[in-house]
Amino acid sequence: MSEFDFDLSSIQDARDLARKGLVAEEKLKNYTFEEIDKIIKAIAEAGEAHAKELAELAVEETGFGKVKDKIYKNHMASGLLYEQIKNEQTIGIIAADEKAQTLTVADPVGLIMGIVPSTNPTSTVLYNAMIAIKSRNPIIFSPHPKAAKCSLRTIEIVNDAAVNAGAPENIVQGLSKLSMEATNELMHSKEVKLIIATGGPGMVKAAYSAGKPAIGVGAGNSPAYIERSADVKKAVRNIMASKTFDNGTICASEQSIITETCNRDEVIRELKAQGAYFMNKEETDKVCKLLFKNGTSMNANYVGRSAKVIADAAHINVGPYTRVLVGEQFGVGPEFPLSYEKLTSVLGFYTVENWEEACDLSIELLQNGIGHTMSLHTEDKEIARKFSVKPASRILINTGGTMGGTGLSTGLPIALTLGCGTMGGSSVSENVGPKHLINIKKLVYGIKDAYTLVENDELFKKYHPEEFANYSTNNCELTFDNLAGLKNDKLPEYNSSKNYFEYSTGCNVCKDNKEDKRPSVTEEGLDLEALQKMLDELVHAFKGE
Ligand SMILES: CC(=O)SCCNC(=O)CCNC(=O)[C@H](O)C(C)(C)COP(=O)(O)OP(=O)(O)OC[C@H]1O[C@@H](n2cnc3c(N)ncnc32)[C@H](O)[C@@H]1OP(=O)(O)O
Repeated sequence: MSEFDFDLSSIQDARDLARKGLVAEEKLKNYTFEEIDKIIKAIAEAGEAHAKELAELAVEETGFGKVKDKIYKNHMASGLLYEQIKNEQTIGIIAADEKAQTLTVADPVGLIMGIVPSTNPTSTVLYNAMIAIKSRNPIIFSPHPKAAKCSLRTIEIVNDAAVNAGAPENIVQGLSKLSMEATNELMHSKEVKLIIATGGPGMVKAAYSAGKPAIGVGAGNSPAYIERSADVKKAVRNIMASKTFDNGTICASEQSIITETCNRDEVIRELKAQGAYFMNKEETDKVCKLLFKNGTSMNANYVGRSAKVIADAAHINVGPYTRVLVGEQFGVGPEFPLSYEKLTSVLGFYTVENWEEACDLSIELLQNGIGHTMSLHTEDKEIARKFSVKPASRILINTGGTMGGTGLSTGLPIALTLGCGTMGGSSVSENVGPKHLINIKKLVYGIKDAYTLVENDELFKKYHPEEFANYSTNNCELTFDNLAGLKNDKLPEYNSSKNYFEYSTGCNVCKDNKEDKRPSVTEEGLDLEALQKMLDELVHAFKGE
């Protein structure tokens, strides 16, 4: 079979999935809260039941991360996520504002396409399927080619669980014939209404270029600043737990540590005590050659690997308990490759004089992962606030990046798609959840009389009266009430039998001229010129001239 034939069949596959997804969309949009709850509960239970199997598959297929932590990610994206979202209102009328007289109505966005990263290939499927269905949307996944088997197995498990719990057929599907053409076909298909792109920069960019709403996660490059007031032992413990979780594959995990001259030695001591190996310049260079292709882009062969695997590959002799490799850096940019995102068990290490320098350095580092996440370890609340202006959507205090950013150890919603805001080219800066997958509609009652709205607008009355008058000639009788109301002694009398106002100027104007919305000519034969004159008189009267 030629390459061209292959592309054609994968494109046909994408079209079939889109068509079936649309059928599911039509059915799912009528599901009730209870029906949806039953489905996502069943998915959560299936996710928990298969968490180990899927974790093992993912590690075997990709070589990234650790089975135990991937089991936890699957648990997080099923059981924990279910507990978090089960009571969330995502269907029909979800809020009412008595005072504003508005009802908020949630509608599904429709068929979603999800791009799955190779770093979280099973947990992202569980998580995106759960949040999509919670908002009554079917979803089609485009798995990463290097993790297709485990992603497709997860899709099968999730779809079976959902359908058994009453969901329409094909509520969760995946491209099985993988090609960039098929992914593109799906992205651009009219059936797909929204794309969630979690993955490498190329795919995220492609999603944004598909000409439809897309929620993309850009690259991260999270610095962790250990400020002088920090509890160093606790800070290092949090960083190490986060950095070693699934061998650093979560994009909110720390990529470098910033210390101050005054606590540098203590931080180094503590890092070493907790399993960090400090590489010398030569060792750092060797590791960087492995970690990066073309100087600064991640080499997938060393993503999500243990410190020992990387050290062995670089011929560095490290002890059996080494958890993380650390390389000191003196700047940001291609000459200092560890200043870029690594997603593995390696950290850059910086020393600054004070928090102002730490601020500047954080901003520089964040340029390579703008809008994503940074963390700060400090007991000084004022310093923490100063960092609130940094270009990161999550500024985490006294916690690990992985656990904090994904909402496991913080008050953030649990998520595996972390918005990066417009800074990072993303339409969302929050942790993505069901609320980002609904269209919000409003049922709105009138609470002000539209008829008298303009005349009762105090600010509008302050306008220059002449402008007011000119405006009036081209508008309806409402304006006459308004003008007349400006000077009480000029108030016109309403002649109800003839349905017109009798003005003291001698002009009479119809109240209800619905046809052209302009003051109409009355029985007295008032024309527009006369009308303007009358208005001028009223203005003069108002000004006391
Ligand atoms: C909360 C969180 O943790 S979310 C985590 C999300 N972040 C990430 O995944 C980190 C970003 N990921 C990356 O940078 C990369 O995916 C790495 C470094 C992990 C792995 O890199 P690689 O596998 O070498 O490259 P990459 O992921 O870009 O894709 C490899 C190829 O598959 C293609 N591909 C990726 N996804 C798809 C897809 N869904 N359909 C078709 N093709 C795809 C890419 O276009 C690329 O093709 P190319 O080689 O012709 O350019």
